[in-house]
This record gives sequence, structure tokens and C-alpha cells, in this order.
Amino acid sequence: MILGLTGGIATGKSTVTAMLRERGIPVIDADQIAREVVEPGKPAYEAIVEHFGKGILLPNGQIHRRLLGEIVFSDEGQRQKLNSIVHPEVRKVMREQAEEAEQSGAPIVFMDIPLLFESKLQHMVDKIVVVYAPESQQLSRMLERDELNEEQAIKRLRAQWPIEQKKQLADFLIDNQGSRAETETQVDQMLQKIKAELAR
Ligand SMILES: CC(C)(COP(=O)(O)OP(=O)(O)OC[C@H]1O[C@@H](n2cnc3c(N)ncnc32)[C@H](O)[C@@H]1O)[C@@H](O)C(=O)NCCC(=O)NCCS
Ligand SMILES: Nc1ncnc2c1ncn2[C@@H]1O[C@H](COP(=O)(O)OP(=O)(O)OP(=O)(O)O)[C@@H](O)[C@H]1O
Repeated sequence: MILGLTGGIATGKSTVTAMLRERGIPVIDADQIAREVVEPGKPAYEAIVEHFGKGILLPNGQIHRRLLGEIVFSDEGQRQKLNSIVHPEVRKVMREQAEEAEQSGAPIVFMDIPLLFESKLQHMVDKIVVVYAPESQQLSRMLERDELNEEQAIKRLRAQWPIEQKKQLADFLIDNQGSRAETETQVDQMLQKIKAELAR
């Protein structure tokens, strides 16, 4: 069974991913793949430099993510352009990794895809898990974690579907407003339900 793990920015997807991996469950990470496919020399890297110019590179030739983020989270057209370069490459690698995991005999595979709904990727998964925290907490966790000011954090929030909308579409909801321990309990309960479904 392939489960899509999604949510909003800073709702706790990586936190839940770490809990799943601790339990030996493979998780394919779209954000991680999105970083790998834009490394120097990769086709997406070349296309990004071609479109956005050498001004978005660091002195070592890597993409200046903060600067590119500033551009694409302030301009929807530029964001769509970046998405159209990066997303097909990400999907390709995700499919390859899912096949590998299934071939290795894993009965349950998670795919952490932040933009699962926005990119209409529901067809890639059997069930959808939404990691939820209210918008106010998304903002405060973003401000604490990332070196963003409030305006920049709000722009990132606005680039995604509202979390309340995603919450309505979940097959499994993990409410990550409380402590990590409370989230851990919900992860275990969800896994029990999934295993029971598989055994049926
Ligand atoms: C714009 C970039 C360079 C900013 O990099 P940065 O290191 O600051 O952020 P990071 O990649 O860790 O993303 C953090 C979060 O931002 C959100 N986010 C990222 N890209 C997008 C996007 N195109 N649209 C909406 N939200 C996005 C996601 O919730 C993601 O989890 C980078 O996010 C990127 O290349 N984005 C395009 C690819 C993409 O869509 N990635 C996310 C899902 S595959
Ligand atoms: N239950 C919790 N209690 C306290 N802090 C938490 C909890 N869950 C997550 N956090 C913190 O909130 C921040 C966001 O969590 P995390 O990185 O897991 O979110 P994410 O959904 O993966 O974010 P992104 O979309 O940016 O990749 C992190 O700094 C994390 O340590």
C-alpha cells in the first residue's frame, strides 16, 4: 500500500516522517528529491539557470535557495515556471523509489509530498494522510525554525492550499498541535489501522 503524507508548510510532515522511519517504514521524501534534482549538472539545474539567470547561483555554483525562494514566493508565474521544471523530475524519481521499495517487499510505503493536492497527485497513492496544525501554529513554527520574517512566511503559506481544506480530504488525520508524544501515539494508532486493513 502506498500512502501519501501531506499537510501544509511546517505542520509537521518531517516530524511524522522521522517517526515512521524509526518504526522501519520507508518514506520517500519529495522535498529531499527536489533538492537532489537541482544539483549542478542535473537537467533541472541547467533549466533553472537558463530561465532565472546566473544571478540565482551561489559562488560555489549551487542554487541560492533563499534567493530563488524570494523570487518564486513573490511571483506566482515564476513559481509555476520553477514547478514546471522541477516537478516532472521529482515525480520520475519518486516513482522509481516506490518501485524499489515495493520490490524489496515493503508492504507499506509512505510518500511525503507537500504539494500532493496542489499538484493533483492523488492518483499516485492509495490513501492520504494529512498532518495538521492550524495556520497560526504553521506561522509560529515557521518563524521559529526558518530565518523568515512574518511577511515572507505568509507568502509561503499563501502559495499552498489552506490546511483546513486539506484536512477535509484526509483518509487519516494526524493532529500535530500537541506534544510530539501525542503525535507519536496517533502515528501508532494509524499504523495499526493500516496493518489491520492489509490483513483483511
Ligand atoms: C523555492 C525553493 C528553492 C526554496 O527552497 P527552501 O530550501 O527555502 O525550502 P524547501 O525546499 O525546504 O521547501 C520548504 C517547504 O516550502 C513549501 N514549498 C516549496 N516549494 C513550493 C512551491 N513551489 N509551491 C508551494 N509551496 C512550496 C513546501 O511546503 C516545502 O515543504 C524550493 O522550495 C524549490 O525548489 N521549490 C520548487 C520545488 C517544489 O515544489 N518543492 C516542494 C515539493 S516537491
Ligand atoms: N508536536 C510538535 N511540538 C513542537 N514542535 C513541533 C512539533 N511538530 C513539529 N514541530 C516543529 O515545528 C517545525 C515544523 O515541523 P516539520 O519540519 O516537521 O514540518 P514540515 O511539515 O515537514 O515542514 P516543511 O513543509 O517546511 O517541510 C519544526 O521546527 C519542528 O521541530
